[in-house]
Amino acid sequence: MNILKFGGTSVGSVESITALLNILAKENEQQEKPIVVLSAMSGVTNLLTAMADKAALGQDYSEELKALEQRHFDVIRALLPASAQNPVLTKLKLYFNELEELLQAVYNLQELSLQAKDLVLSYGERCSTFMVCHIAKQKFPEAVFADATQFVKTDGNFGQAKVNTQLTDFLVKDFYETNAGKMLFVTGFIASNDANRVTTLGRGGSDYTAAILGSALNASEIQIWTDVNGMMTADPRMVKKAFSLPELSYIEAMELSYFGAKVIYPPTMTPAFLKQIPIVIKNTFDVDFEGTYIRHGAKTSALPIKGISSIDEISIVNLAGSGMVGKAGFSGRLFSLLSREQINVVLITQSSSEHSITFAVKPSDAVKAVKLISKEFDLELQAKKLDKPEVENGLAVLAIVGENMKHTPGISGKLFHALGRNGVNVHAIAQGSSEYNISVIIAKADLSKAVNAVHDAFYTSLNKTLHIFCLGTGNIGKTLFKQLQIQMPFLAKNNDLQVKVMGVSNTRKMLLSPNGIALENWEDTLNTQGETANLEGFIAQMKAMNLPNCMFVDNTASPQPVPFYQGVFEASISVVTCNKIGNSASFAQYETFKNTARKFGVDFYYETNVGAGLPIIRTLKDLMMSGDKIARIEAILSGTISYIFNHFKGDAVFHEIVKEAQEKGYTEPDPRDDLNGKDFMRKMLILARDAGYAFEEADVSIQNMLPDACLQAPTVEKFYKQLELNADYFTKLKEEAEASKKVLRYIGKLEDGKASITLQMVDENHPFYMLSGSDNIISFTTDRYKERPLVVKGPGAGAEVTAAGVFADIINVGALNA
Ligand SMILES: NC(=O)C1=CN([C@@H]2O[C@H](COP(=O)(O)OP(=O)(O)OC[C@H]3O[C@@H](n4cnc5c(N)ncnc54)[C@H](O)[C@@H]3O)[C@@H](O)[C@H]2O)C=CC1
Ligand SMILES: N[C@@H](CC=O)C(=O)O
Ligand code: NA
Repeated sequence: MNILKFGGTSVGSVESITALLNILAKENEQQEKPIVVLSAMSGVTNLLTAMADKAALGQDYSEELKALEQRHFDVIRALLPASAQNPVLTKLKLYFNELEELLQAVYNLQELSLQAKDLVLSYGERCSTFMVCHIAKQKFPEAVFADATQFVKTDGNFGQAKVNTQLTDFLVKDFYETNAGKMLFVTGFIASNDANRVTTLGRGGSDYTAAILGSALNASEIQIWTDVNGMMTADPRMVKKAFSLPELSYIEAMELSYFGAKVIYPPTMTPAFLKQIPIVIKNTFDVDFEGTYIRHGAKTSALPIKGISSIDEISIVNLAGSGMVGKAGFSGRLFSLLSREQINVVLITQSSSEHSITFAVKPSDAVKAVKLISKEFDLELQAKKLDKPEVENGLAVLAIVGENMKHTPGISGKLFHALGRNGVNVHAIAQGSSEYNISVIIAKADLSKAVNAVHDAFYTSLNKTLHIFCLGTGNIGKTLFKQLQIQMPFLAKNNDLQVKVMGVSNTRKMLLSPNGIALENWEDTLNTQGETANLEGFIAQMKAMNLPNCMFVDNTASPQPVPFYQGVFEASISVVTCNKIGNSASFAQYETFKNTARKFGVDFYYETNVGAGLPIIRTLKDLMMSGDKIARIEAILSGTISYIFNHFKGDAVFHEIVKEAQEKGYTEPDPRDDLNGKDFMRKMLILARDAGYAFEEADVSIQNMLPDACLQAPTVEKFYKQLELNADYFTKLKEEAEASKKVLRYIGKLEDGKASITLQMVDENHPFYMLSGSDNIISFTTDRYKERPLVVKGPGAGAEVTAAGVFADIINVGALNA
């Protein structure tokens, strides 16, 4: 025989009751009739509580009472033929009259005892169960209404009564046998004490009723019908990627539901566990969902954790002082005090020195706990053996749960890595001695980010999401979006990775979207839905979204974003940039960026600052980290100038080739920055700094290759004009080189603590002779690469290769987040 328990939403409306009847029709095909346990209609228990509170305060509650009655009557009229309505309406009317008298008594006394409250609440289950039972009778004539106060017996702890299992088992069996062959509709949640006063089993107690009956009658299965797809890996309102768990052990289900997953009431597990009766959580509104099974011998999946649960409102109380050291009875006294006063302690941590104890409670209990402690430990406080208890508010608990954790090393490492990378500060940690659960206390504001980050870290078979906020939609920014769009399906399939653009801005417009911006039509969306660009606002909104695996991508050529980097790092957001201005301003700033990123556990990636997508920064970093010593760096690092010299041959005209380089996307937005050596200087400066030199701009000497008039051109247009006017100067340079069978090369060098950029003519024996297109080349001569240097060569400018370099940086930051 199966027990089927339906929650409030399943009896909350005409539609849901119709769905319930269909489920019962199917169940009725089984050999034995099921037992049906029902909750009050959704929202009714809260409403009854509110009415009772109002009555106790001498306030009017009659409107609510009328509405409540009406809600039940409407259902009866909708689901029963007129001829069958009367007896049901009459019985419910009696219930409502009793309830009204009771509330009137509370009103008169202006006092609401726990006992009276339990009685008030009992009408929720009584009304719903009686009503549904009689509606069901139309289809199942053997339906019988059963008030659980007849056979579920408890102590007199009103509000949260404890079940007398032996007596209850006996009475339940007796009732069941007396009603053999019937389909019983039992009120959930309510019971009675020895004196036959109505008690309740605590919020969510209908689940418990189902388990008590299941255990007494050795049911084959306890089905909990609710409005969600079973237990999930995390709260689906918080984690979009959360998915339903097919199977759990009782302990896992207990741990998960204890911390937040409100799908099942935790005490339900005990009777089922003791009798090894499977519990299955099903969805009334999605009957095709197979359900989450909670049972013995549940398969431990390959995943090390089953789920992540959380409580979003918690306070912690810190107790410290020498009075605790070695005092065996201290924590006993403390926690029995709290339990006596019905303060539910969610989690406890104690330092190994026994010098401090931290425990977590509901915020409303924190002040009460401090008062109680101050009273109980008055002597210790006066003698300064105990410090004044401290309360921290605005906190949340995140817990990872799974039986498999015990056998898998590195679980807590993974948890703390995910939290640390995302700038989530941990206030307290507790690991259940069972190792089924690791709980951390964090700021409430970080909870959603933390749960998502941890979910991404553990469920690696799901696509991990990188959230990016991009500045700049020019040459590079645009190309990056195109590449991302094309590559996305591949990344999802082969790398379990999803890159979501959450925000984008150029100088005109900005747009941030909590759902991400679709890349197929980002430009239209930005133009039509974007607001006026405002860098400060963009950054503030990005921080406020507080997303996991978050990156700020600066694809501008502007100094404006740079002062914001610091605050971005401090918000634990990594920075990826092709903009060289940040790293080539003052050394102090460069150093601060590096230190801040390190301090906040995030990355600062700028591979494209030197040689576009070519692996130059990375190579230098690898050499340095592995202890190699850089003796000399020689390099051609201006793609633009390289292109010009590679094409300035024969009859070619200098300024036309410069134009070509600009059109091909090799130049800086302002091509004067390339030709006057500034862009190259920035690259040399960044390389020198990464190689360990505290260089400033003036430490890189530049041999200028332009006539003064070109250098001083006030606009780009006038610059081109000057290049044209100085055609002879460039032609002469070219002819001189050609006459000696040489080529022109603009070469940077870093050696003996000196950096320079010079215009040279090199012959065919020079390693930099053979170049084409926008090629960059760099040779590192080091302790280990002494005889023959390590050389990196290839296209060093252009939108495709640069955007690809930015893309790779994004992926690399993401990989470290794993
Ligand atoms: N072209 C190349 O081969 C390489 C370029 N780079 C770097 O890439 C960066 C971008 O270059 P391009 O895309 O060619 O420039 P671009 O001029 O085509 O685009 C710059 C974009 O930045 C936006 N922008 C500027 N200031 C802004 C602000 N304060 N807030 C928001 N948006 C702002 C502009 O609206 C524009 O969308 C430059 O820093 C350049 O040095 C790096 C390596 C190679
Ligand atoms: N304008 C630059 C592009 C790369 O940084 C160049 O020409 O090298
Ligand atoms: Na590079």
